[in-house]
Amino acid sequence: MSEPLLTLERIGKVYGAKMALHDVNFSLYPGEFIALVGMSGGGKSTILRLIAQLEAPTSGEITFAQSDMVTRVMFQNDRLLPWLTNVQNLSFKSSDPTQQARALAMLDTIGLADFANGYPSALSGGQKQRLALGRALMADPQLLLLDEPLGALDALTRRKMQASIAKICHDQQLTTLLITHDVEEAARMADRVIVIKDGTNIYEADGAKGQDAATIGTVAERVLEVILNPATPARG
Ligand SMILES: Nc1ncnc2c1ncn2[C@@H]1O[C@H](COP(=O)(O)OP(=O)(O)OP(=O)(O)O)[C@@H](O)[C@H]1O
Repeated sequence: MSEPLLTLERIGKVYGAKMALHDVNFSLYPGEFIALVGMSGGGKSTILRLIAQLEAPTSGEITFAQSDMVTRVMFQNDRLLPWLTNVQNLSFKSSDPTQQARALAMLDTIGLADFANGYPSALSGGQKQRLALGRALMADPQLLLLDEPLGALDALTRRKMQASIAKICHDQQLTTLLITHDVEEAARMADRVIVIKDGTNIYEADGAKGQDAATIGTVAERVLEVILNPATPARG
């Protein structure tokens, strides 16, 4: 296997009297799509903030394959700029023709080629999330962090977006870390699923990305069982 893009070793994070994380250990490999799942308050978002270097761990070490790694985060709230057109949200109004051409090509990749000159307010929830993904991808990130990006979408749109995001990440060979409460979403989208509970990674299993519904269901059931019963072996 290739060298990891990043490795978390014995990571701890304390906020005042609250120990949010203790002893988190895992690596993320180039081109891999991993999902962190677990109940609310388990520490998933804290791990994401540490990997994004928005905060530092209290203990332990995160090793990055390179110091100047380009990382982008996509949140549940799309954070689009409503006063810019959709294509300008990708090009940031750059007058550079190369950047403009890239923005148009990206709209095509995310299936919004017909919406270039409209505004985000006229897009559906799923379209807004695709535009937010396109904006993150414009930076050519080596690492994409997805923090519950589909949490606000209705069930059908969410399902479509799972397939569309997984495909875009796969086609671009992006290294991706997804945070979700939804075990089926994790099983469907990820190569590897890691369960975070009470501030530590208690279990990991191969995901069922691109596989049939029965396999996705089996992985999701197993992961759910582990989340509900922590006294389970550490590898599925
Ligand atoms: N800035 C902070 N100050 C104090 N406590 C915090 C802070 N950030 C997180 N915590 C605490 O750390 C624990 C882990 O929080 P975190 O948001 O990482 O969990 P999570 O698994 O992402 O939850 P959710 O799924 O609800 O987003 C929680 O008990 C939370 O209250």
